[in-house]
Amino acid sequence: MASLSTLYSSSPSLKQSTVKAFTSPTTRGDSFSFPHTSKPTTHLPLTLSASRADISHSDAAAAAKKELIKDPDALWKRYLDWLYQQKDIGLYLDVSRVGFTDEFVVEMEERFKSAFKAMEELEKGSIANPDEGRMVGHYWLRNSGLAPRPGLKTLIENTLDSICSFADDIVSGKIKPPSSTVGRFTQILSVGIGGSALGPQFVAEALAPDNPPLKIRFIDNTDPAGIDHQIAQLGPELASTLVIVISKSGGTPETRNGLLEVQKAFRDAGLNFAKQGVAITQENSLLDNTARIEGWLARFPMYDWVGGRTSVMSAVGLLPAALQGIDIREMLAGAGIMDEATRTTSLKNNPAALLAMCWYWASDGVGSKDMVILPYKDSLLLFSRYLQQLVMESLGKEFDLDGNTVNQGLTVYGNKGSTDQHAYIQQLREGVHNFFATFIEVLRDRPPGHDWDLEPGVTCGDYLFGMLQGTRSALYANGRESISVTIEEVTPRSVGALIALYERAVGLYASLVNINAYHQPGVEAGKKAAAEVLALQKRVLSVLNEASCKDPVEPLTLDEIADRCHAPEEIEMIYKIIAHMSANDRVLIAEGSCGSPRSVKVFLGECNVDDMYAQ
Ligand SMILES: O=P(O)(O)OC[C@H]1O[C@](O)(CO)[C@@H](O)[C@@H]1O
Repeated sequence: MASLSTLYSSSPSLKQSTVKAFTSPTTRGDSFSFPHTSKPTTHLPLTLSASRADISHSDAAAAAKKELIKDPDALWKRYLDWLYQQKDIGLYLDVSRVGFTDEFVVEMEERFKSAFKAMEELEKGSIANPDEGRMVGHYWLRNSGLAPRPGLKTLIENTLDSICSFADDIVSGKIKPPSSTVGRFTQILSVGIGGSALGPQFVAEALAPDNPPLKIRFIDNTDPAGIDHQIAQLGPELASTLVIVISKSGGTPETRNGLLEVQKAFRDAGLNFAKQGVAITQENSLLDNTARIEGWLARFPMYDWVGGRTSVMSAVGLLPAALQGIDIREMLAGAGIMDEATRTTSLKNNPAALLAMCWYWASDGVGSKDMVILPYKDSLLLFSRYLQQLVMESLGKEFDLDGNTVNQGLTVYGNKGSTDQHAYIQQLREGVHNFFATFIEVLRDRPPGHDWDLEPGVTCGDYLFGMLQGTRSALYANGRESISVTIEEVTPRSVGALIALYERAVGLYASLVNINAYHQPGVEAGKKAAAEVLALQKRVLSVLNEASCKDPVEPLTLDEIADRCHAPEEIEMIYKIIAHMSANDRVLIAEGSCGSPRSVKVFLGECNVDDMYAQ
């Protein structure tokens, strides 16, 4: 595609033989290398976090906090005093049911000065993610004029144009699947995980029309049964499925596995994957190289300066959305309006700052209370799941920017109202008081012309409204704080604005508690440990293979396997590996059963003379 090749015109041409392909079959040595690495952080002595130590919840403030205002007149006045409105979006923010005091606001206003300054610097292209030495530019995606270099501005604009024209060509049938009898693409299979899935999933659930031009499904895990399910559901429509593989790094194992599984399904069905595959990734990543070498239908760029969890307004979220007939320019416009609204340094007039202030107040600036997100609208169901990554991966940090141990974070969970009324609201109202709620209210119940009274003067939507207001009041009456975000309708514009609102709130809150919101060093430990487990599995297989090639076959006990793997301290893990392989018919148990580890003797069903498992 001309526009795409222009985007990649600066790519140095790589010799095919030197390029490691994302889809290469696993080979010794590098097969389970997990690509993310993080720079070591300086561990300074444990000190009390600055965030907790010097923002004060003075005794008076804390006492006032316990005494939420109950007088209806005073509450109405507080409501009016603090109500924020963004008229161009049709978005309202009500923080009146959070009990912050005037004294606290004054203190926070002071602290926000540096948070606003840091945000301004970030938008100008400072290295806002110091550990990874990266700029943080998701705000430029909706206002390319802010990008610190002209080249970036052009890149953003060209990518957007190429997304729109590619989507038009797919939807109109100008670009056709090679083997489908239907003559046009009908389905999207999106393969990606974390930020490379959650945004597209949220947007699809919120905004896709009932009969989109292409329907979307997701593979967002390395669960083989889950993958089989998605592929089985596509059935013969695999021939008219556009597969979009999304990975910023281009080397995330779960995504690579999903791709390999999908490619196998294409081979089994006699289809040419490359003609139906699209990659969204950073230039020259393993995925990018694979897509280029194999001649996939299209490639779209991800940028170094956009984090996975803030990537929904890049090709990651925009391409799938456009293919479903969602107006992506409206989404960007909504986000842009909210970005502008959240640039003001007047705390009271900045909805993101108000949110951050409330989070700080409610959770004592140390995450002492959880954030429960309650959208009263089915289509916003996935907002809490989306926010879980945005908030928790950004704020859940061990060290602050000065190297102090702070173990920061804010726990996010939620589902939807009024469904949750019949699940966990009981505990929220009466049980352990470890949360604050955020109600997401949508004024428009359903499109005009469809409403009817199911009782005199009362519609189905009135019930939903009543449940929201009732729950808000009931929680408050029992001393539980809540924030309410109201939008008039669920539209691309309002969804874009909601996303932008929370992105900014997270960034500001991170400044308040002095942490880096834009890296995720904590996820490396789990990835590294997973890689070690898989490396151990190969050693176990190699040891078993050698014993199974003997004549007669030599079944081994767990102790013998651990010994021969030179990993006696890993015997429990070896047992788990054997149990897992046995459950999947990959080893034979000569004696005992997996339920009684001590009695187990194991060998392989097949002997491989070349020992393909040996490192
Ligand atoms: O887009 P990628 O590089 O495949 O990463 C997926 C996700 O993995 C993470 O890096 C965490 O493991 C997230 O930050 C990211 O959204």
